[in-house]
This record gives sequence, C-alpha cells and structure tokens, in this order.
Amino acid sequence: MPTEVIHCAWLLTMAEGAEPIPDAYVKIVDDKIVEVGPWQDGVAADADVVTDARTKLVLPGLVNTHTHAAMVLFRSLGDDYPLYTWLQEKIWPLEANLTAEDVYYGTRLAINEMLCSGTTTFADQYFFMDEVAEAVAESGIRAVLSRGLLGSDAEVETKLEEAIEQAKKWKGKADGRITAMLGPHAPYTLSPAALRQIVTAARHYQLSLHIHVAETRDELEEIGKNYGKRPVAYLAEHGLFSRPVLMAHGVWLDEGEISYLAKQKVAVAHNPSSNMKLASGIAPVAQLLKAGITVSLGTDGAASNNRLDMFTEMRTASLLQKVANNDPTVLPAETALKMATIDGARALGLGDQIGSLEPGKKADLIMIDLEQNHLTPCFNPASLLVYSARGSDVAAVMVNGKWLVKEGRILAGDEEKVRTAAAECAKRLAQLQQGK
Ligand SMILES: CSC[C@H]1O[C@@H](n2cnc3c(O)ncnc32)[C@H](O)[C@@H]1O
Ligand SMILES: [Zn+2]
Repeated sequence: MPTEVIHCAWLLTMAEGAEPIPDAYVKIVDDKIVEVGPWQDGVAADADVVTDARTKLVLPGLVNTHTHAAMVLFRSLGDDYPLYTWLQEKIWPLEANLTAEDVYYGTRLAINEMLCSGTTTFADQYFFMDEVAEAVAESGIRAVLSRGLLGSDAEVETKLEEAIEQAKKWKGKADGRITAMLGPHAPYTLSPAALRQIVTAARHYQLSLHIHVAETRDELEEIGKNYGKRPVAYLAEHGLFSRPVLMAHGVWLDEGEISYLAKQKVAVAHNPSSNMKLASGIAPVAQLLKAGITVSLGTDGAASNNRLDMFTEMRTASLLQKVANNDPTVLPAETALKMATIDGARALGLGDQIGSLEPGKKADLIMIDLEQNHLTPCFNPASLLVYSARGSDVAAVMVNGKWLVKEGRILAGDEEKVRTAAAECAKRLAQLQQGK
C-alpha cells in the first residue's frame, strides 16, 4: 500500500470546527487519508512519495449534487428561455435523438470539465446510465447516478426496472466510486400512480430519491391546478418523503414546507446559476439553513448554466443570498464552502466517506495554485476560494487516492479525443434538430 505525504501552504480540512492550517500535511495510504496536521519533521519519514505543494492550498474535492452531465452537448443551444419553454421546445426535442454514444462522450466531456475545476463527486440524473457509469469508471471520478424517470405510467414502469437493474449492477463497481439513487424527474412529469410505484421500489431496494421540486412558479400553478395542492404536499401525499430525498432546486418553498422538509431530513441541492439563468427565482437558502436543512450546491446541466464550475456556484450562491436578504452577513464564504464539500457529501448520503479531509475518509482532494495575482495575499483561505478563485485555479485533483489532474490537465491524456468526439455528437444532434 503506497504512502503519500502532501506538504502544502494551507490546508482546509472542512472538519467540524477546524480552522485553516498553514504549512500543513496530509498523509494518504492507498485510497484513504490517515493523518492531517501542521507540518513537522518526521511526518514524511515512512512516505513512498512526498508531494511538494508549498505554494498550494489543499481542500476536499468539491461535490456537485445536481447535474445532467451529458447536457454539455446542448451548451448554448437553448439560451435565454424560461424552464418550460426551454424543456419543451428546445431540450426534449434534442434529447429525443440522443444515443448511448452521445451520452458516453457528453459525460466524458463533462467529467473532464468538472475534474479540471475541482469537482471530485457529482450526482447525475439522466438517460443511458450504463454509459454514464462507464464514463465514471474510466475517468476515476466519483458519482451518484440516477436513471431519470418520467413519462407515461407504462414508460415509467420499464424505466424503473432498468434503474433497479443498473443500481444492482453498479453496486461496489469502479472501486466503490459509483452509487445509485432513483431519479423521479419532477412532480409535473409523473402521475400519482407512477410516483407511488417509484416510492415502493425505493423502499424495497433501500434507495434514496433525487428529484426536481418547486423549481418555478409555473410548477406551483400546474400542480395546484391538477391536484389542488402545492408540490411538496402532492409528493408527501404519495409517500416520497418516507425515503431520503435529494431535492433539486426548492426555490418556491414557504415557511410551513421548510419546517416539514427539515423534519423529514430532506437535503436541498441549490443551483443558483441555473435558477438565475432560467429566471426560476431565488431559493430561500438562508431560511433553509436556519431551519437546519442540509443545503448543498449543484450546477444543473450545462445547457442551463452554462458552466460546470463549482467555484462559480459557491460565489453566486453567496452573492445572491446577500442581495436577496439585503444583508451582507448572509451566506459567508465558510458556509458556501461547507455547502460545496461536507454538506454536499451529506446530501448524497456519503458524509462518512468524503467531503472533509479527516483520517479514515477517502482521499478526494484538490489543490489550488496560490501563486497568482488574483489570489494574493492569502489572509483568509475560505474567502479567497469563494470570492476570488475560479475553477481554472485548480492545479491538481486526487480521487480515491489517485491523481487524476496535475498542472491543471487530465492525466489520462485523452482530453482532446473526448472533446473531438463530443463535439461531433453535439453537431449531429444540433443538425437533426434543425432538420438538416
Ligand atoms: C429525467 S432525466 C433529466 C431530465 O431533466 C431535464 N432537466 C435538465 N435541467 C432541468 C431543470 O432545471 N428542471 C427540470 N428538468 C431539467 C433534462 O433535460 C432531462 O430531460
Ligand atoms: Zn436539473
């Protein structure tokens, strides 16, 4: 079992109550962290490798808790629409032509973008999930995969069977880097019967649920018109919250719903860039946090963001809450970082494995190059990361004890091939859309 010691300028462990440590080290054996602390003579005595990171800040890998990775293929094909128009007139017609190969290359491209900007785990809800799993396995990233479930009851029944088979098949695969959730799409794309069927399966197979909820005012109106209630009440009526839920968006939630979700231990994946770009609204993040809800961050797909950069999401989440609450003390940098790391891990049910750099956890970490104009001086590492840094400042990335990125580039060496293949897929899909 190889032992590696990283000697860094600053270490942010994100362990509960821990302060940033200057001149620090992380010791890794195989795929796990075994020690962290201030650098001292002798800490590297038994190391096979000592990595000199004395110009770098080391922190846990970022956790993107809501995306549709392969949607990078649609980047800039549907800009500047509200959600329903965007889905119905732009995205779903494009997705109707997706092939397994498109999703494989789209996901590989998205993973390369995410890794290079510091994401080490992502939660994906999409189609052709065997190909997504293959892309995850090959790339070395960690992921929580949900086959998207929507459509007629008959379609959902078939897709649910597929989702369960996939969840069984991937369990423990890719050195344990892949886990699964069930992915009911949204209250407005599933009938009550389909929802109940998904919940029954989730209970039977002990799976969590990853679902879009209360994203837009249109959704509130539609569910109100069809069922005479708000989305949370509609989902509650059909048992959704009897399983652990990762709720994407949660923009249109009232006080009563917030207390209910806190009681049910629902985690909310906040997607500030997507919510702003689609003009969906501003999620009540400050109120969710106050109620004790685990709030994590997500990019959503690259067709509604249009980046997969968690540094953008940390900064945007913080600035948006300050302006929404007319209070600059709301969502400080430390909270944004928590949302992108340890609370992201908790939202995915992986809080005991990743999200902080502590002995016994998996070695998923990133390094930021501090020797740059916009990151000088380094008085407060958390502030620097959230307000000043960007994804391109990520110098190196380790997942499960393996270096995947060094000097800002993917080590596997097939970045260009993936980019070329994905661009070809995107071109074909765009041409099909235009009827060429
Ligand atoms: C069932 S697979 C996922 C499905 O979700 C669509 N999607 C992408 N972004 C959003 C969003 O912000 N709200 C709702 N649905 C979204 C994606 O295009 C797939 O069809
Ligand atoms: Zn989404």
